[in-house]
Amino acid sequence: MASSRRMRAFKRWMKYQSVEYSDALDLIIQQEDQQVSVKALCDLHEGDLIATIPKRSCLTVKSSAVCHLIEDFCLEGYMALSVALMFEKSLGQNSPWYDYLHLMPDCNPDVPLLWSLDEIDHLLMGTELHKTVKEDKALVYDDWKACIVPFVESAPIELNPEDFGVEQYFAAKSLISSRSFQIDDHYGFGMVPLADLFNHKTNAEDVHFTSVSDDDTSENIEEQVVDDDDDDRDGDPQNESNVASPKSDFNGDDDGVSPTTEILEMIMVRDVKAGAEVFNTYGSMGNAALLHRYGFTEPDNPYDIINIDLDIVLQWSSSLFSSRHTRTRLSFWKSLLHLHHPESQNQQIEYFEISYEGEPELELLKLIFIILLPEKEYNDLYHGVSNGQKFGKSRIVLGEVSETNKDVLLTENVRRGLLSVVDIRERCYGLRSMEDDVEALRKCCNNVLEKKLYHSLVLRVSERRILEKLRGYAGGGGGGGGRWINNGCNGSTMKKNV
Ligand SMILES: C[S@@+](CC[C@H](N)C(=O)[O-])C[C@H]1O[C@@H](n2cnc3c(N)ncnc32)[C@H](O)[C@@H]1O
Repeated sequence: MASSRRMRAFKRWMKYQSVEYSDALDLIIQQEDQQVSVKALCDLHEGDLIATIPKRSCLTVKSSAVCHLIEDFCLEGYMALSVALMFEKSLGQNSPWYDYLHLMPDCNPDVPLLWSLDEIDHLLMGTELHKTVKEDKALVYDDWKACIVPFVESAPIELNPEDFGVEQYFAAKSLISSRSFQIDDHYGFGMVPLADLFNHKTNAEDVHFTSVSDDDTSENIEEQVVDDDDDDRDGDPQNESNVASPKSDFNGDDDGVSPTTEILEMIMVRDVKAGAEVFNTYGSMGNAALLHRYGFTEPDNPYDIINIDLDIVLQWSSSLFSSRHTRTRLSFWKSLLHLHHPESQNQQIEYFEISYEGEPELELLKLIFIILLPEKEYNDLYHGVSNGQKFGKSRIVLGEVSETNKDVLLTENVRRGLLSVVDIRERCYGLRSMEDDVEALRKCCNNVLEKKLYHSLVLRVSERRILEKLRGYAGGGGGGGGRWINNGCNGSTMKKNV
């Protein structure tokens, strides 16, 4: 079978590259979807060293044969690694990584960056990823046009434009986002053979990936390089002193560091029984981040969150009050924010986070509270703040309230306001109700054909469950509030303030 041949060739390649791994590991390719996973052939124990990977066997910008071209052209970050990857692929069997690349899929089709616009609109509507992925697609295309095309055209060696086409670039980006690791300061980030065959499990990983240096110090590599938003425009500038000279093969190095003695280690951090899969962790991420970067989700992911856009709060406010009212209250909320958090002066707040438990960020409650303040209360508060007075009920509440006692802001009106904001957010998911989604998820299988549907449904359902919890919080589950129902702005009525 072709896949077992590729696996055998990869194993021979690892031997040649001095990538060593325990006999107790079984590298398995599933015929159905060609996904690789790692299983324990016998019991593994915490502390067992199960693999060592020389850093020079990793495919990075530094180790690629086009390192000097990439650096001369000042490509950085994801763009630089994509070029290195596309170049090595273009070499076919002449690439030192051929057998490794041959085992790797051509792209990761599960990563939404590779979904069609129709799929994105249909499957991700309303979710945290809908807008982001559409923007990603446009940005990645722009990067290709603005940087990759000129790179290929001006390269001093002949490069076949077909190997660096837009499809190849998107494919490389999907692989890098889902399979790259930060290695160290010298190599930066790159593709790490063997380590990238382990699947992820949230909060229950079995293995840790560690960098061991010459001086015997070790550093835990907790996460893969995951920040897909960190596109090359804002990547770290190259450290001049750390730039290796051009290399034509991947064995040599001449920047004073001796990577030949540097290895990456994989060490068990818990016992695993024979026959069980051995999992790594890609970090603590909610389902939106997992789907965005890796193309999968996990049911009941405790790192899930949902964001409520500021625009939604403003939309709700405008449905009750004049646009002038909304504008002045918004600008007052911003000035209070800057007063209490001077570090926020240069930050643009565009959304509010709702935790897995359905708890809104304090600032969302403050904003709703301020929008709903009756005119007199608001004027007192406004003048109190302007004059630097240290009294005034609302001022005291807004000044002293914190994440731990934010429930004091939950007046009846704020609760109602919050519920209306949730209604607007919920409408972003379109006509299909939560029950429809749960039912569709129940019927859908996480198989090759339905992967996109399955993971997008898990994302929709996880997000909507958080909105349900937020409803519970707003409806009374949040406790507190009594103090301000009696003393504060409870008397205000929600009517259009025109
Ligand atoms: C670093 S690779 C892991 C090895 C991969 N299975 C392979 O075939 O080479 C990361 C990719 O594996 C898949 N993956 C990893 N953990 C997973 C999980 N818990 N559930 C579903 N897919 C997972 C996703 O496609 C992800 O983008």
